[in-house]
This record gives sequence, structure tokens and C-alpha cells, in this order.
Amino acid sequence: MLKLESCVIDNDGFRLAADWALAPGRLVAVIGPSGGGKTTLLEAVAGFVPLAEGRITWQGRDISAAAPDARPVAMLFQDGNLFPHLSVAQNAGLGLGPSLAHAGEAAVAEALARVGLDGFGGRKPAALSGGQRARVALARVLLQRRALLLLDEPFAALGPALRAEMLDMVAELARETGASLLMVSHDPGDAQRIADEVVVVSDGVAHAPRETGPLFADPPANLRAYLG
Ligand SMILES: Nc1ncnc2c1ncn2[C@@H]1O[C@H](COP(=O)(O)OP(=O)(O)OP(=O)(O)O)[C@@H](O)[C@H]1O
Repeated sequence: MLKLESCVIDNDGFRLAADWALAPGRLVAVIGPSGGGKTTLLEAVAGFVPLAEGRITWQGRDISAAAPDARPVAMLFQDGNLFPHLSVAQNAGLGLGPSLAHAGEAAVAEALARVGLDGFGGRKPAALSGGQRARVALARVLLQRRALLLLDEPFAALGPALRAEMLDMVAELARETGASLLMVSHDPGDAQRIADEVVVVSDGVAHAPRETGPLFADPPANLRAYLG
């Protein structure tokens, strides 16, 4: 279980409070107004932004001071973070880390097939569509085999049908592996499509997760303001 215990996150002067836990295997959407601190929240969990107060624990262990690669997290950004000079297979294989990379050919092929990119391993990212690039990034996350997936508007640039397909794939992969998910999205429909719970980030607070259905059925004032 991930716990944010009386946390005050300090992103170079921007402060965000959080005090809640994320139950194992839950899919959680992070929504709220632009500039509210959604990315800051994910970056603090990933270890890129420090805490001014409180601590973050994973399975009871304090990870507040741990380096990003020593945390149980895999992070997927909007641009997918692909290296243009590396092939699809090499980009995905980065998820295995240096120690496993030499033994990973079969695992990479399997992950690429899993995201619908069988036979694309030798291509460069420039020779892929936007949706295919998103799949490569997802394959890399899959290969990292981390217990906590952090997605920051990963499919914002995709059209509605493709985006729905990718969301469903993320949800399926998380359920299969038992991973927990924190996913930033600007579209409440994304949250309603796959999230068990929703964290609303507004007014300097990342509010405790609430069940998606009841939350949208009777939105609190901060969510109503965001939804318009
Ligand atoms: N490196 C930084 N230094 C100082 N302030 C920052 C830095 N990065 C972000 N901020 C500020 O922190 C606040 C929260 O930004 P953040 O990107 O977390 O919001 P967000 O909710 O993800 O926004 P959006 O939906 O627009 O992506 C903003 O006011 C932003 O200007």
C-alpha cells in the first residue's frame, strides 16, 4: 500500500498537501483544474519533487528519501519519452534496466505483442503513428513490472476511439499484474471509464480518493467548479 502521511509537497515554492492511502490494485484517476498540482503529486510519488513535511511509505517502508529508480513506480508521460535513434524494441527494452537487458529479447517481443505491436520491433519511433508510439511507451512500462503505475495524461494527443482503447488496455494490464494506478487526466470521461476511485486536486490539496460513481453522482463543490 502507498501512503502519503501528512505530506506537504514543495515544488519550488508551489505547495500541495496530501494525507491518504492508495489501496493495492486500485485504479485511481487524478483530476482537477489546470495548475492545481496533479503532475506535482505524481512527481512527488515518483521521487522527482521533494516533501517539505510528512513522509511517503510503501508497504510500511519510508521511501520519502529514496531515489526515483529505487521506488516501486513506473511513470508514463504524455510524449512517451521515446528515444528517436533507438528502435521500438530497444525503446521498450529500456524498461528492463541494464542488468536484465541482455536477457530480455523474448520479454520485449512478448510485451510488444501484448500491446498490439507484433513485428514492429525493428522500426524507429519516427516510422510509427502517435497511437503506436503510445503503445511502445506502454510496453516499456509493462516490462518494468512495478507495483505502482503513474500516468500523466498519457493519451491526451490521441483521438477518442484510440484513447478509449489505450485506457482499456492500461486497465486490463494493471488488473492482470495487480498494479495500482494513479492517472492524471483532464477528461472526466477517462476517470469514469476505468477508475475505481478519484483524487481531486484543487486549492493546494490532493484530496483523499473517493469512489468514482458516488463522487460524480454527487460532486463536492470543488469538483462541481472544475466540471463547470
Ligand atoms: N519547476 C517548477 N518550479 C516552480 N513552480 C512549478 C514548477 N513546476 C510546476 N510549478 C507550479 O506548480 C503548480 C502546479 O503545477 P502542476 O504542473 O503540478 O499542475 P497540473 O495540475 O498538473 O496542471 P496542468 O493540468 O495544467 O498540467 C503550478 O502553479 C505551476 O506553475
